[in-house]
Amino acid sequence: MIQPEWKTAKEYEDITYKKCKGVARIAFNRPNVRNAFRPKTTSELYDAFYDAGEDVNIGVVLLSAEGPSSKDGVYSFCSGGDQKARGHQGYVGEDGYHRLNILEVQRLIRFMPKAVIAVVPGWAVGGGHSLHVVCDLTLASKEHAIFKQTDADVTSFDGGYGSAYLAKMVGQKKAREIFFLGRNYSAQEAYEMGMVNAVIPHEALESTAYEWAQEILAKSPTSIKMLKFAMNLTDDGMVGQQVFAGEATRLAYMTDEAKEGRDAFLEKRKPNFPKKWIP
Ligand SMILES: CC(C)(COP(=O)(O)OP(=O)(O)OC[C@H]1O[C@@H](n2cnc3c(N)ncnc32)[C@H](O)[C@@H]1OP(=O)(O)O)[C@@H](O)C(=O)NCCC(=O)NCCSC(=O)c1cc(O)c2ccccc2c1O
Repeated sequence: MIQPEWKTAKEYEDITYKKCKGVARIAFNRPNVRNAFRPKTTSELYDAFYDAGEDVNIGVVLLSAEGPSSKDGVYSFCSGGDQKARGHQGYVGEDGYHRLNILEVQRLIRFMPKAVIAVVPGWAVGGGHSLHVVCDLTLASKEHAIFKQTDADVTSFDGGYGSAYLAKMVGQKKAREIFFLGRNYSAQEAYEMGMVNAVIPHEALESTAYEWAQEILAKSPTSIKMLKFAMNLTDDGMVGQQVFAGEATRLAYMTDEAKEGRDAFLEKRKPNFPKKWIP
């Protein structure tokens, strides 16, 4: 088992953020409330994910959780929005404004040009469940992971990736069962449904996630990025096309043809493109 030498990248209150050899680890750190997120948590997540996305030395991000709870020893990934921070229009931040900004975090995960792995050591519930769904891969603790959707218990509904994309993953009937009944599912059941990549003995969960990350890091960064965006494309409509096409434009910029187009403009002359219409 590899034991990565994590180095703290930035100190936060509600999350931890570490890096080691091309891997970033962002972890919920409110284990006594099952890692529920409040607006401060989502702002911190956004900040850390943005940093990991911008850091050219980072190729894979692990979204994990600290724990267990010091109150009862229970492990959790995330239990969704902190119901104590919930006002009439959303979750109330320190500035008094109501927010639903976990969706911005979801979009960062979805559109970042790097693989994001959900590392689920315990409860993945409500908005926490949706977060694992939006990650590229999910690894779950054999002994402690429990998947559950409570949105319909608390008058909430993640109508985007949390539900509609989940349905693409596990099938329409199963997704409706998950949301309409709100039952508990073990890591093995989640694996059999197709929403978990591997069920890992709890003790080896973090090191396995790091090993998976290292395997991905050995691949071509351009391939990983383009494959992620290609697989996103059909579900993300025009935004998916925009993200994929943006990267295609970047590749086009790297050609001699593009250099000639730019130089001709700057030199105020007609471009002399290499006349090769490669089939
Ligand atoms: C997660 C549980 C199933 C665990 O049950 P268990 O019996 O093990 O633990 P307890 O219930 O005793 O909890 C221990 C302790 O933690 C506190 N806690 C747990 N979850 C939360 C929470 N989400 N918010 C606040 N506090 C929480 C609990 O009160 C206990 O505290 P003590 O002081 O008593 O020790 C179970 O805890 C559970 O069902 N939790 C609630 C799950 C839930 O309903 N989450 C919200 C779903 S909605 C959501 O997440 C959401 C957020 C968004 O921002 C959205 C935005 C846009 C669209 C959709 C969104 C969305 O769906």
